[in-house]
Amino acid sequence: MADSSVFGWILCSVITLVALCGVVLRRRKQKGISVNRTKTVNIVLTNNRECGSTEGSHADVIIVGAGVAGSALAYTLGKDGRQVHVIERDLTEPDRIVGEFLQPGGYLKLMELGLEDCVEGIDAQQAFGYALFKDGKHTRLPYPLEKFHPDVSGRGFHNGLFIQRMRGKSASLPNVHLEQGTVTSLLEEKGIIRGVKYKTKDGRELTAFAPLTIVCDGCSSNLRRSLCNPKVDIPSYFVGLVLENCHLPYSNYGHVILSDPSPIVFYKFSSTEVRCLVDVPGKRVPSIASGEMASYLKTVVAPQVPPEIYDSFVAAVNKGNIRTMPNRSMPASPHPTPGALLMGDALNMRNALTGGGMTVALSDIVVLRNLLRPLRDLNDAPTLCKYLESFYTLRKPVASTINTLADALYKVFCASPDQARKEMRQACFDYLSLGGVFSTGPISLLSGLNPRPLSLVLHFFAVAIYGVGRLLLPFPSPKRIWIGARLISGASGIIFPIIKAEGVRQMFFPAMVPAYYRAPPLVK
Ligand SMILES: Cc1cc2nc3c(=O)[nH]c(=O)nc-3n(C[C@H](O)[C@H](O)[C@H](O)COP(=O)(O)OP(=O)(O)OC[C@H]3O[C@@H](n4cnc5c(N)ncnc54)[C@H](O)[C@@H]3O)c2cc1C
Repeated sequence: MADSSVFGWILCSVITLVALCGVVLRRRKQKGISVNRTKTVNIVLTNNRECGSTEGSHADVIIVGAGVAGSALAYTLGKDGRQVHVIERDLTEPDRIVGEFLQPGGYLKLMELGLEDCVEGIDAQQAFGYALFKDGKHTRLPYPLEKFHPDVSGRGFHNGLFIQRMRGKSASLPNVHLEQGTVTSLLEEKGIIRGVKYKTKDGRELTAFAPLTIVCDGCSSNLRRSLCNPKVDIPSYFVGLVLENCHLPYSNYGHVILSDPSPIVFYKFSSTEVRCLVDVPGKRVPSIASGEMASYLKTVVAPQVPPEIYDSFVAAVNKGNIRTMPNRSMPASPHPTPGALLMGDALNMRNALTGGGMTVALSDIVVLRNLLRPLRDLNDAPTLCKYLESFYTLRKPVASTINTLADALYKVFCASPDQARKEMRQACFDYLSLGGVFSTGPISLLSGLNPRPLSLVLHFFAVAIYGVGRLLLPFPSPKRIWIGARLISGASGIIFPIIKAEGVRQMFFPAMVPAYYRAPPLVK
């Protein structure tokens, strides 16, 4: 009896002690203080205010850059319970001419991430497809949206407003710390990235540590050099104008003009403004300061825009708010590195003509989120790195379809003195004008609603064969046969190098890549 009462007392004491410890630990966690995770790092930061000011801060994930990819990723990982430390060079509202048109496939990804409200309250304009113009003719290519939620459509908006909404949403999570600072280098130890060195707004040099650093520092990334083999191609520049109170021939449609020497794009990006992006091929653009650019826009470009837009176009040129941005392409070629990962434009870029960059970035975030979800502990960097190699394969079918289409379509849409290229361009316009599967197929690819690599290749060669067929009918002459042969070889010459750079196996047969099997079956 005495023995059992002693045992009872001991049991009661242990339970009380465990309960007390639980209460204390929970309170400490609520205050933002947690147990040390490594010997070298003293404070695990969970609270926004404490996180920024501490040398050697430690989180689960560091995100470099809070643009489209970084801010969406911060919210996603934060919502999954990770301690996220985001370091962004400039937290004021970005003002730039990129990322202003989100394809419906990108909107679907926003919905998957719970970020769709970030296009609300920013005067975003819905878009239901494209209108294509060539030599005075035009055709309408609606998005096949019937099977989707009624909110799904393209969206035009001011990039800065969209990004601020995503930054705000991610920073509202208690475990996401968004800090202004410029990351100057990655901290590497024995081949493993342990964190970053960064400079705060007030000039202090700090370090931050995490088992995983995700670099999302955009198209001009300084940090990607050690993480990939960047081969950046700049085929042209986009010249941006804002047209005010302009009525597009098809309201709520993006407009693409197949002009000479290269395409012009228009889309509504607020209730009163239309964005115009004029592609200027080559390595340099006419000087804005000297007036050379205004003169180019008025004499070469203006006569090619639809008459309904002409006056607003010229007025926008006269107003003088002309901006330029290089149009970069870069296939993903990462060196899987323990402790680090690349995302967004830092990893991969494609021609901006089709407005696919944000859709690729958001799609990649969904892939990564699903991969990371089952993992609680990110500390074993080499194992994590091997596991995350599958990310670069799993993202491929969607990303490379959108990338390949963007780069190939740009080449097809550019004017050329070569007869075979001329035929291909015309065949493409006429093929898309056929309607039915001939327009819904390609537009499903472009919009990210159904981005399948095989479908892309089939439609691309269907356009080429359609072009050759028209050349050979009703009577094939030797000259026409010759042009047809060059058209096919030209089409192959456009698409195959792009596919090769994207990676044939990863794009078409991801299951043949060993890394594919490192992902849990549910993610594939
Ligand atoms: C002319 C043009 C038009 C485009 N139009 C479209 C379009 O209509 N639709 C579309 O989907 N895509 C478009 N794109 C592509 C799209 O803009 C990008 O794919 C997208 O912005 C990529 O997001 P990101 O987060 O990788 O880069 P960004 O959005 O550029 O974000 C990078 C962030 O990193 C920060 N940063 C950089 N260096 C550091 C550092 N050292 N330390 C801390 N922070 C740092 C930057 O301040 C920035 O906030 C266009 C591109 C161009 C060039």
